Amino acid sequence: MSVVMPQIKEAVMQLDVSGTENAVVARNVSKNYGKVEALKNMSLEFPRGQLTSLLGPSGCGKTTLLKIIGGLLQPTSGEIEVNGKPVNAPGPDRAFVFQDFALMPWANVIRNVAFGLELRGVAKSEREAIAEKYIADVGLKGFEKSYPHELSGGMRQRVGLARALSVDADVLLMDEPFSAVDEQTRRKFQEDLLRLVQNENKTFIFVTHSIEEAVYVSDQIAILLPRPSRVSEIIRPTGFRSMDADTIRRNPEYLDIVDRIWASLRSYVE
Ligand SMILES: Nc1ncnc2c1ncn2[C@@H]1O[C@H](COP(=O)(O)OP(=O)(O)OP(=O)(O)O)[C@@H](O)[C@H]1O
Repeated sequence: MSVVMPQIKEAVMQLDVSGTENAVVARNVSKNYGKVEALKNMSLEFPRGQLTSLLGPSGCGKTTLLKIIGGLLQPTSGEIEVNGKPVNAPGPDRAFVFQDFALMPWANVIRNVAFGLELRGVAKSEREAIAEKYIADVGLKGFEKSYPHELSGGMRQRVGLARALSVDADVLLMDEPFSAVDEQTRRKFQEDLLRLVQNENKTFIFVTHSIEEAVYVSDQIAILLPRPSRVSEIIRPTGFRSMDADTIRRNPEYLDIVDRIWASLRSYVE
């Protein structure tokens, strides 16, 4: 027994380690805009295949961190590693879903979704087949030939998501993706997002202002301190994704976590 037990323990530990491999690591990242210190020695790990939310007071540097991870901004010091390699420019391993959709108004849905692949020189028939799959996955089947102005805000948001998915990036960077849609659409979209997290094995990094949303959709929530921002706490909610909206709102554990995050953030907003 005394020989077997440690082996079992070791096997379990190895499994644990591979299960928490990081897709993205931010290491001692600082960012100054002139005299404004937005981030200071921020270190944070983003486990592969999981959704991490960045939550914090307005102006604490959430978007700045997202842009640095995306390679759109250079940190003043520190580094970002994606799949074990340092990055300092945009790359095909990361895709943005912007809060303002960033769609091309003159192009129909399928062209918008396939645009990233078009830029990479993927042949038309191939890129349109890929785009069609993701248009269907985000619930927009039948709207392939529509133009952005013919769609609601929520639908345009889905086009942006389908475009990010179609380039097959490992890491999806989402900056308040649901802020511009009504509550019902938001809820539906959150459910669709969770389905994608489950089915796609991609790493989602998600900026939100909504505590409730963060607790519902996240594997891990990083609570950020106000400027110059650092991580104050990591919370890992579990078990809420399978609940419907009404059950979750009355669940004592859910309410506890929401309260705990509120207590953390309240001191900065008061
Ligand atoms: N280009 C810039 N030049 C100067 N200051 C900037 C610039 N971009 C951001 N900042 C400042 O850096 C800080 C962090 O901004 P950032 O947009 O990253 O915060 P945020 O947490 O995403 O804010 P919000 O929640 O309001 O969207 C803010 O004080 C902001 O005013």
